[in-house]
Amino acid sequence: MFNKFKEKLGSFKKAFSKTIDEKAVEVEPVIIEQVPESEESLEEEIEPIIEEETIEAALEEEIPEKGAVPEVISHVSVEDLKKAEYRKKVEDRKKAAEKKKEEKEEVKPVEEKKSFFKKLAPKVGFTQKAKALVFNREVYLDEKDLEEPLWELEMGLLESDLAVSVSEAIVESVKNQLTGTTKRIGSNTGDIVEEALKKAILDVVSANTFDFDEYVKNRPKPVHIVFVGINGTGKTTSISKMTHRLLKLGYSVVLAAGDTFRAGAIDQLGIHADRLGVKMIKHQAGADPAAVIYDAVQYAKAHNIDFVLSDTAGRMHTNMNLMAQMEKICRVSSPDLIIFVDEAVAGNDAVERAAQFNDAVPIDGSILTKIDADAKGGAAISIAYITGKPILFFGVGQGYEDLKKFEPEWFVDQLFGQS
Ligand SMILES: Nc1nc2c(ncn2[C@@H]2O[C@H](COP(=O)(O)OP(=O)(O)OP(=O)(O)O)[C@@H](O)[C@H]2O)c(=O)[nH]1
Repeated sequence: MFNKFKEKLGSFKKAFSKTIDEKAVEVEPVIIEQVPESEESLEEEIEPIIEEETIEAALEEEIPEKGAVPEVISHVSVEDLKKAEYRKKVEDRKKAAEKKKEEKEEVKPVEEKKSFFKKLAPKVGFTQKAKALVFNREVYLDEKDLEEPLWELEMGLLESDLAVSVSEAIVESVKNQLTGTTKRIGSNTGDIVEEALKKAILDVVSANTFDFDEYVKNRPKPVHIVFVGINGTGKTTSISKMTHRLLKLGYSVVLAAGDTFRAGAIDQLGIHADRLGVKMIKHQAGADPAAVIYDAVQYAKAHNIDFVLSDTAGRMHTNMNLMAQMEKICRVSSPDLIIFVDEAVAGNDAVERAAQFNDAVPIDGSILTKIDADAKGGAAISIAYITGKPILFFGVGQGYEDLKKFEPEWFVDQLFGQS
């Protein structure tokens, strides 16, 4: 999910890591807490913890001259380690390793370094050395240091379909988080930037969120929800998914076939109503949608139905007549919620449309569909920010179950996660 977003942010992370590596200074060496008492325990303690990554880090360093004591020794606490004994073991093992290496046939330079460290490093306390190398660095960044990486970030965000104002807000937040304070660097310099970016995005998408379930639970029944948006974005499908969800929660639902404009729209909703076992109120094709919706609300009131979900015709936000009609539908039926539905893959277009629909009615929140079609993520971040109204649900497929309640933390995890 959101693979393009992850891809776009790669160059920012790279630029940022480079800046950190250039500016970071080493601070006090690590204090080693646990030292193996015997040769056997030394083996046990250290051997299993060699990781490719730490070996790569060590490869940046020169292989010590033959006979020289590896630099790590200078970081090791003498008192705790019984240094003399330890150093001797190190020397012996190093000699043995070098002897073995000489006996081997010719190997490529990198392989040679790797095998050297694989054999030697563990025996000189490689894990401790890695800690001294990576955990004991600090960096202080000022605005100038971040100019280039932040430029990369802004480009990455814009290419991920974030609206300009949202990208700027996120860049500003990342800048404020990273400049002017001394940061300790962990094993991965990219972590610092990822944390800052996650927080910036989380702040944006968490603004104005509200709990849909809590909200509808506490509303007088019937709760009336109207779905609006342009053609083909997934309104009808989202209504059927929402119906399924509400039925599962124990509510009763009636549908209003308010899309009297598109041929086949009434039948399409009718099929879902039959499958889900709910009543659908309909008029003839071409009838006044406000009248259909009015009837559905009356039906719900008369039959103690908990929810009325009203479909409406898809309309372009640029079509003034249809937008005026939608405004009338919403005014006459005074719904509890007006939900804007658009597809996440539409990127900036979806953001623009959300803003226009919000101006016209206004909307109470959005459902973003087709998240499963590898959306870039920008629309989801931008729509909430631009409209000031929350994302309520994601459509993540075509089945009834494929409606995911929007949770900011879950969303940010998806943006940065492995999936
Ligand atoms: N992959 C995927 N497809 C979806 C999702 N939501 C809807 N669709 C598909 O998008 C297409 C259009 O969905 P509809 O529900 O008919 O869209 P609509 O907004 O009601 O369309 P109009 O009635 O023309 O306004 C259908 O093929 C749906 O199956 C989703 O979350 N993921």
